[in-house]
Amino acid sequence: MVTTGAVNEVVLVDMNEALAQAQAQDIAHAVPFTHAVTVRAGSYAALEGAGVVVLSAGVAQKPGESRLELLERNAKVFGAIIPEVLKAAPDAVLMVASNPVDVMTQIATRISGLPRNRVIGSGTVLDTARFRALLAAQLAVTPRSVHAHVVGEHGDSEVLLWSSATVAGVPVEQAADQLRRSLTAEDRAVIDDGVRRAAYRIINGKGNTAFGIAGGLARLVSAIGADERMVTTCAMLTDDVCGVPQVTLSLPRVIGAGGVLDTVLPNLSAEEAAALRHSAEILKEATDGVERRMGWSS
Ligand SMILES: NC(=O)C1=CN([C@@H]2O[C@H](COP(=O)(O)OP(=O)(O)OC[C@H]3O[C@@H](n4cnc5c(N)ncnc54)[C@H](O)[C@@H]3O)[C@@H](O)[C@H]2O)C=CC1
Ligand SMILES: CC(=O)C(=O)O
Repeated sequence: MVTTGAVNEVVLVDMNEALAQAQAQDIAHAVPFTHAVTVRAGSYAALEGAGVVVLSAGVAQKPGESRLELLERNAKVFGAIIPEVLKAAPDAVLMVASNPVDVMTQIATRISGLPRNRVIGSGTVLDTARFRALLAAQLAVTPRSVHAHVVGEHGDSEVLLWSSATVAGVPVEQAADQLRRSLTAEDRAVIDDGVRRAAYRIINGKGNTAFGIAGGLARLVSAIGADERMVTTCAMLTDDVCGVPQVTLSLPRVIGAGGVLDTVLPNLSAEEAAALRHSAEILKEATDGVERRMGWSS
C-alpha cells in the first residue's frame, strides 16, 4: 500500500506489539522513496476512522499443509479480533486475507453482522494474478493485456476459466496461433499446476507468500478508496452459486466505495460449471461445519 500510494495512512495492529512496531518502522523508512503515507503501529483504538481494515491475523500454512487445515485456529482468532476492530472502526470495509480465506470471510460476515458487500475476501484475486502472469509469459505479452479469471475457492478446488480467457478480445487459443506461441493441452496443464500449486511451492522455498497478496490487497484497497468500480475476482457471501446456496467464494466483482457493488457471472463451459459447483460444495461443507462447531449456526 505504501509503494502504490493507495492510502495516506497505514496502522499495523498485532498481538505481538514489538513485531508491529518493528515492521511499521521498517516500512516507514521506505516512505521517502514512495508516496506521502504515514505508517505506525498501534492498538485497536488507533484504527479509529479507518476506511478499510485488512484482517491478516492468525496462523499461516506450514509446508505441505492445506489452507483448509487452518480453519478452527483462525476462526477463534477472528472471534476475538473482529469485535475490537468494529468498536474502533464501525464504518470500515473489512478485507479478509487470513486462510482459508473464503471460509474466514463468511465467518467475518457472520461475526461482524455487517452487510455482506462490506466484508470482502481477497479470495482468488491472487490466483487470477498468477493465471494472468503465467498465461502472459506463455503468449509473450504483458499480464495487463491478458483477461482471464480464476473463480471458486482460493485453494485446491479453484477453477481456471480457460473458455473466457482472452487477449485483445480474442480467445487465448486463437491469440496463441496469431502470436506464434504454443498453447497445447500440456502447456495449459503446466499453467494450471503453476497457479493451483503456487502457494505450496513458494512456502516450501521461503516459508510464506507475501508480495503477490500484498499487491492484490493494495489494488483492492485503492479501488475502494477511489470508488473505481474495478472488476476483479474476490470473495463474498453469495446467495447461489451453480445451485449451492449461501456460499462464500470468488467471482468477478465490481469494487468501489463501500466494498463489492456488483457481481458478474462469466459464461462457463459445462466442465467449468461442474468444477465451480464442486468448489462451492467443498466450501459450503467446510463453512457449515465450522459454524456448527463454533456455535455460530443461524
Ligand atoms: N489470501 C491469501 O492469498 C494469502 C493469505 N495468507 C494468510 O494470511 C495469514 C497470515 O499469514 P502470514 O502473515 O504469513 O503469517 P504470520 O504468522 O507472519 O502473521 C500472522 C500474525 O497474526 C498475529 N496474530 C495471531 N493471532 C492474533 C490475534 N489474536 N490478535 C492479533 N494478532 C494476532 C501474529 O502475531 C502474527 O504476527 C495466514 O492465515 C495466511 O495463510 C497469506 C498469504 C496469502
Ligand atoms: C498463502 C496463500 O494463500 C497463497 O499464497 O495463495
